[in-house]
Amino acid sequence: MILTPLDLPGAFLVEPEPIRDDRGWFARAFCAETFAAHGLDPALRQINLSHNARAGTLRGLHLQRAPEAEAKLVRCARGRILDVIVDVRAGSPSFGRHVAIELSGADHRQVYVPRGFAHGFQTLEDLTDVVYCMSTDYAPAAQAGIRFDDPDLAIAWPLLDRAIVSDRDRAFPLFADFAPEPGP
Ligand SMILES: Cc1cn([C@H]2C[C@H](O)[C@@H](COP(=O)(O)OP(=O)(O)O[C@H]3O[C@@H](C)C(=O)[C@@H](O)[C@H]3O)O2)c(=O)[nH]c1=O
Repeated sequence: MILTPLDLPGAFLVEPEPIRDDRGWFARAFCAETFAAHGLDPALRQINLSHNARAGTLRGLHLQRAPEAEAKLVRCARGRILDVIVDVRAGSPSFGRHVAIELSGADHRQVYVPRGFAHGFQTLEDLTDVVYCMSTDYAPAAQAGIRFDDPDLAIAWPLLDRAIVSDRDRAFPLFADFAPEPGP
């Protein structure tokens, strides 16, 4: 697998390194040893599936607060998404900045989201499945979020005019009212 640092310190694009033959190809999607060697969290506690019926479905921006903070490895198994990560670590040089990356069932790319980042995505096609690995157990009391359409974050969601969003996500605070996570 090829790990390329993203513009936010600690975040990576993870691409497969296919070994091809007549049948197709083989590649690792996750490797604890490689992750640890590059300073990524190699823990794997849970794998989540997110099925999304309609294009425009927007989930986020979510995180689990410290000490239950979680790293995530996100991929799109079917369809297409815009995946967004936001650095919300107090004192981080990239505090409040985000990166948006398109992922698809065809490109097999993944985004590694470190602890202390908020995460969300919007589906760009109907019938889109997202699969993500979590480093930490689900802790409902530690769940937190930030408004997806926060004016300071200014995320350019591609289908904002037809966003399908849960009531919970619409009720999250603005970034200005959000208590940051511990620094890196
Ligand atoms: C995340 C999670 C949710 N649930 C339950 C809570 C709720 O009844 C139902 C749906 O949960 P949510 O509405 O929070 O699902 P969703 O809005 O898809 O939440 C996810 O969004 C993306 C962007 C992330 O980054 C994930 O970490 C996660 O926060 O599933 C679990 O039982 N275990 C879990 O690990």
